[in-house]
Amino acid sequence: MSQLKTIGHMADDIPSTPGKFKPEKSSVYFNRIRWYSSLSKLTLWSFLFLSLLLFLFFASPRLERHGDSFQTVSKTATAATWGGHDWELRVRQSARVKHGAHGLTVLVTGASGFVGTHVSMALRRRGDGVLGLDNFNNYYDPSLKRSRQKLLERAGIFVVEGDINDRDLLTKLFDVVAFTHVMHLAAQAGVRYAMENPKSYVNSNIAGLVNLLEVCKSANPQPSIVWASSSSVYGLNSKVPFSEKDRTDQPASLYAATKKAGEEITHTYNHIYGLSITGLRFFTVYGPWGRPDMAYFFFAKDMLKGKQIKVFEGPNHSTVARDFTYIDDIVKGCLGALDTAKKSTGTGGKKKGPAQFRIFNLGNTSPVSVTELVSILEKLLKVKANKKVLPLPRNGDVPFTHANITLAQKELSYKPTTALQTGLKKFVRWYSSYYSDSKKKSGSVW
Ligand SMILES: O=C(O)[C@H]1O[C@H](OP(=O)(O)OP(=O)(O)OC[C@H]2O[C@@H](n3ccc(=O)[nH]c3=O)[C@H](O)[C@@H]2O)[C@H](O)[C@@H](O)[C@@H]1O
Repeated sequence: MSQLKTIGHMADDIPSTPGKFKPEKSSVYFNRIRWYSSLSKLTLWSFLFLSLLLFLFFASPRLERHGDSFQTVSKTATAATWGGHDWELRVRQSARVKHGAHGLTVLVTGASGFVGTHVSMALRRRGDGVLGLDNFNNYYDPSLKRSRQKLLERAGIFVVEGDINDRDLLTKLFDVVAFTHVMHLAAQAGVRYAMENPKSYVNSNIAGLVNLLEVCKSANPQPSIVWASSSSVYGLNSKVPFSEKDRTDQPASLYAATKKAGEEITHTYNHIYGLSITGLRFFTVYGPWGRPDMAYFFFAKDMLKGKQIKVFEGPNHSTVARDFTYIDDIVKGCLGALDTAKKSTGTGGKKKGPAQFRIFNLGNTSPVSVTELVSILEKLLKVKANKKVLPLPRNGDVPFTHANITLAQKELSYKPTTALQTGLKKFVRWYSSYYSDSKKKSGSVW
């Protein structure tokens, strides 16, 4: 306070025309000493204040600009670096159509994810141009995502490291490449984790989706979009098998609610901007290179370690069942959706006519109980499971799923052919190979 007063005095004493002011020598001398001492104190305080500001800036979670929104960047997410001549060259090369009749140029979001990797590889195998995008977050072991990325790179697919919420990045990608299609698979997956980290679902499955649609609607030409919805949207629906016409207004988890919201949001963008959009409701997809957060995966891991596994059962000891769908069947469904997607009708963010809007179930049409899943794994892994049977927790799980796939069969020529036993055999073979020497053998099971 005293300093502030001194400064205030000083300011009052300084005449507006300094040249005319002639104070006595001694008073000028003492005033100057006082002034210098106050000035050094002021400098010291300013320095301390600035240091505090700098400390707070570097110690606080970083905020990065993402288009016109700010988003906290997770400590574990790698800072995305993109742009520059070499980067653009890699983007162009990866997205260039190589050969084949299809000639699609596809941006695959979530490319280093389970389904993303398989779809990207399948597209590349038939000669389509593929560019991947992935933020490599740590929802599950990022080293598995990095191994998948290596596979993709070996196949000539560049995976851009970045987030679907980064509007500048998405805009840049569409400036560099005229994508004909977007295969949108980036999402916060997992039914039960939604209770632990609800924001992550809103950030990826709603905010990220809207950001992507915003960029797609303004792109010229607009791409056709195929994206991953989920069987979980059927929620408490008890009419089996689940048909696309059944009600989906009773989600049992926040995850399901964000996927349902995605279906409504995509409808809006189709309606207003003429974007061609196809939503695919995946039914519990499993297989090699799968997600470690899914039951078949961590059951195998825990069974091999002799650890106890929790097997859920429904009311009155009823079985809990899933329409487990093998990854190769899902990939065929995804490619079928891309190949039959009509062009978007808008330009420059304006609709020119009605555009295609579709939703399909992609399931296996033969549900299997979790108990049976465990028995198959026991045979394949040659170990006895240490099971603990527990009532289905109230954390978003539904007791059963069962897909009616008539529509996908008709429109996408979708025809699943892999029984759970066969698919799990392939999963177990991959699992043993990958984890016996994950570094050396990561590419050997393709
Ligand atoms: O079909 C879908 O749309 C969803 O499929 C899976 O969700 P979920 O079917 O619940 O798959 P898991 O988490 O692998 O669970 C499979 C079954 O095992 C049961 N389970 C799970 C965990 C556990 O410890 N014990 C157990 O018995 C579950 O109740 C469920 O019936 C995926 O995790 C979701 O991302 C996806 O959207």
